[in-house]
Amino acid sequence: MTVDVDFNAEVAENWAPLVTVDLRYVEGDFEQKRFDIAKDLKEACFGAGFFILVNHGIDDPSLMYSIVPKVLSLSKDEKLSFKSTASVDGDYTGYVGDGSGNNVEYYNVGKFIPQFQKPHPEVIKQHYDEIKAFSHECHRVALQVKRLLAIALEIPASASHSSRRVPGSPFAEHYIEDLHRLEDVSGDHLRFMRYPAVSAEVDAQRNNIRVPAHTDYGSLTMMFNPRVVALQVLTSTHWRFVKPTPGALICNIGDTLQFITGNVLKSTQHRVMRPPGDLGGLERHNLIYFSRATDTVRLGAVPSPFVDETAGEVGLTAGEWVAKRVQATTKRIDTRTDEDRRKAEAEYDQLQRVINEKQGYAATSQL
Ligand SMILES: O=C(O)CCC(=O)C(=O)O
Ligand SMILES: [Fe+2]
Repeated sequence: MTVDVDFNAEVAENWAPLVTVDLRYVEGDFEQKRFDIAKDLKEACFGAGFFILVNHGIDDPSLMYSIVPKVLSLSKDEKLSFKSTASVDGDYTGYVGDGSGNNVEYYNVGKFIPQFQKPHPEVIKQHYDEIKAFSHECHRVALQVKRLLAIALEIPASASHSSRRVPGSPFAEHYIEDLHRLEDVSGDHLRFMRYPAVSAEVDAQRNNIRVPAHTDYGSLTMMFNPRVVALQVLTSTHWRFVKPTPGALICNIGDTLQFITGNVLKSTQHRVMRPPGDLGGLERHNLIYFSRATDTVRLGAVPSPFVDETAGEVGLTAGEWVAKRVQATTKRIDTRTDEDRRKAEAEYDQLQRVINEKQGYAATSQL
């Protein structure tokens, strides 16, 4: 898909001001470099909660992007036969949408561990090994970001198990990484996402909002630079579009990291709009990796001079929080009656409010 990017001047002047984090020297024997990168990340995550990640080393995502229209152009019956059971049990893997092709829809591929082994459509099976390798690359980069976050948060080396100490480092660099092990049960998934082309009239009826304001539920979200502009980030009281950066990942912090840092890392609200200007009539695709903490991780504070020890505790595990939010999200799609829809909306809003209020936003609907 090639898109002539033609933004109107108003959009171009109001891009969200996001920090770029460059991972070029993150690996190897570059402790000082690593600390410098962590400084950039700190500025981004203590502030906007969103950042642009470059030199991440993940292969070109073209093959993965080519799966989006294939898996989401299956027949309604076929898509619904792979429907996620999220509204019942919080398992987000599989197809999410109404099957019609007229609304936002996605296919989530979960972790490659027995708990998430499921039947898949032919096109996913055909590329299964590539999807697995790609997802593992995403997981590896997500861990690099978490190592940098542990440095940014100055988690003291004394908090490490001895086998995980980094010689000479004053910080427990692997502390947050270790809450996200590849082999553990968690809701990590790679998402193939499609926004169908919608007429200006239909979009106008919902104030041009295609995905309402929300925060993400897990730890870190990494988007493979969707080319069609539509994502907006809330920066103080202004919604601003995110400018595409070829080859980069658009990343944001999720609720889990906000909880375990007592709101120091920001799970920032964002939403998806009708693309501006000439882009409005285009179908939009997105490829997203959602990184999540191991289900059993408690949402308590990490040791850090920046974190109030008592702030994070909400009496839930990361898995319980994510499952609640995923259930509330998908129930809104699955409800049949107006009454059920109202209930589902209320449940969803109540959970979203927990996060917003910790950042001083009373309610999303007030924005
Ligand atoms: O498509 C996008 O740009 C953002 C999607 C999103 O926010 C989400 O799936 O959580
Ligand atoms: Fe999101």
